[in-house]
Amino acid sequence: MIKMSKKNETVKEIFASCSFSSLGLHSTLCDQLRERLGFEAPTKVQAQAIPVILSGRHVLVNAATGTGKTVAYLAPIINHLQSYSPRIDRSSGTFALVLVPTRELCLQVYEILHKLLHRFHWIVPGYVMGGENRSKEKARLRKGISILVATPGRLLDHLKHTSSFLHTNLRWIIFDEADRILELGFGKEIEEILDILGSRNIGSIGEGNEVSNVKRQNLLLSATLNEKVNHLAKISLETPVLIGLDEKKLPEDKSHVRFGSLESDVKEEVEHPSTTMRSTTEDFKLPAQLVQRYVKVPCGSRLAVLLSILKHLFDTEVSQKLVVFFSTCDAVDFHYSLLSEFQWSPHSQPDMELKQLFLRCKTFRLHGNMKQEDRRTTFGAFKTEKKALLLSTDVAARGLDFPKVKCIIQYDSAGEATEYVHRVGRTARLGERGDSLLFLQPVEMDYLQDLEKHGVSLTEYPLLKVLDSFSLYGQKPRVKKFLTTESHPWILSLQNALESFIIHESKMKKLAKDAFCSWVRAYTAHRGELKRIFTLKKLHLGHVAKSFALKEQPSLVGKSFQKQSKKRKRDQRQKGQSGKWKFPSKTNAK
Ligand SMILES: Nc1ncnc2c1ncn2[C@@H]1O[C@H](COP(=O)(O)OP(=O)(O)OP(=O)(O)O)[C@@H](O)[C@H]1O
Repeated sequence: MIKMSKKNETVKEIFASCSFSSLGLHSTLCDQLRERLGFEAPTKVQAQAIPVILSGRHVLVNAATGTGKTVAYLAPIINHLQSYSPRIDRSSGTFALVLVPTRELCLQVYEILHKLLHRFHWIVPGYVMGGENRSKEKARLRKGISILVATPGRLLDHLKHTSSFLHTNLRWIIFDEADRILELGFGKEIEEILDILGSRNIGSIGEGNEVSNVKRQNLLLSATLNEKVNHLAKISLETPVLIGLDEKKLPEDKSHVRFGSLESDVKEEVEHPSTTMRSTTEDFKLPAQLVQRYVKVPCGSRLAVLLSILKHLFDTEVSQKLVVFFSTCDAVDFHYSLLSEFQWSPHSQPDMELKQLFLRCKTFRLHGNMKQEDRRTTFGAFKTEKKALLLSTDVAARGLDFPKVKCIIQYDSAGEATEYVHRVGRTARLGERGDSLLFLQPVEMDYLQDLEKHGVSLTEYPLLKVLDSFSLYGQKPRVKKFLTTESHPWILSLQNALESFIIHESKMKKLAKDAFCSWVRAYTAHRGELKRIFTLKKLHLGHVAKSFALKEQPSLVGKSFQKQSKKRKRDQRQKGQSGKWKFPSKTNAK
């Protein structure tokens, strides 16, 4: 009974008490929303944004993860386009452009668009993104795409080199996850795109140009907005309506002008990291029903604890769906192979050969170094699974809507509080229950205070209780005797089993070493205030190696790390990247 009323409360918090048609949407579109997507009523952010977007105003939307921002901007655009008389057709080119930071999000938005346009066959959806075949994209653009979803780099490529790409009728530009697009270092691309499309504000830095006479409407959306987005807002929005944030949160006009361009904004951050921290000390909007916890784990026991918690979660819930975030692609690959191959039976004596796969669930991996085809397959498959585990870098942190994910584990800290918010936002979507668990080492505990500054507070996960629940060789360890995680018999046995597994598998050993090296590099890449919390000097590299089940001395691993670091610096010099902040490519963190 209590559960029911809590659910009703959450529903009340998320949904508006009106209908889609009362917001001014055409009845056929309302039917599509109901029949194709199963949406009966609008969410609150949809109820606020749809009428404003229909009115033609520029809009800046700040709303929590999983509250329905995608349809909040797609529905009014489709509504306008379907009403044009005479009807638009492919030869009219592109009317709306949706810019997103990642390929998976590009596909996701395209899929929703595709469903919504089912009864409006004359409005053509399409996408262009990195990793896809350029010539095929060119051919699709030549035929004409009415609403185009794109990642910035590939879009700019087509704007420059695909002469048949018609965009003189462009009316809308939408920046979905606007802050992330800029954080990924796409600032310069965005400026060029705005310039080519003539969508830079007249009166802002640079000239508005006369490419088109069509009235423009630009929209910016994210669950977290920062100073860089304010700058983008300044150069791309005209007297915007703010949804979900106060006027006072936007800096004065003068402070926008402080940065010459979005690109220089990125550089500014490298040189004076504290500016970013200062600008993001407002509270973030997190789903109210999300239960956030942290677990304090000594470095050398991290791997064994991760595996134990995963086992506990999959053993206790029949339909468990989980995402674990790592800092680098190599770390994802190592843990993926480990979980796919590691066999251990804690019930049989060590000398008996009765082994079984430690974790029995479907495991997927996702990161930016994977082939596009594999990324696409993983993305699609994890969506439909009921019981599965996804190991990912931050490529899955933004915007992705995997149904029924119950728990998010941040095994490696996200660093920036914004990324923490987006990672946990993959669960507890649209009023659903959800849990999140953040791994912290004892020396990293100050990170909790950093999150507190943004109104994010976490409670402690009962780790020892969970470890005590496992039985080892047919017996439960006696609880009170073992007070620390690292001396817990379960952890000791598991760690031993992991280390002997790695030492006997040369492929695994190589993966573990690579993962160790890139993990250390990523750890040193924390910026600003976070550098104080995540300091490599505070860590014992031997313990870090243990967290990759490596018995080797750190000096052995250190050599190859130094070799890799030198190579990286050389590559950067050759590419002339030294002053430019591009975190993902430097650290294998895509
Ligand atoms: N009116 C609605 N009724 C029912 N479900 C909805 C409605 N609007 C959106 N949803 C569903 O809610 C989920 C979250 O929507 P969406 O991905 O647009 O959220 P978001 O605010 O963009 O999240 P994020 O900030 O993480 O990108 C999706 O599964 C979507 O299908």
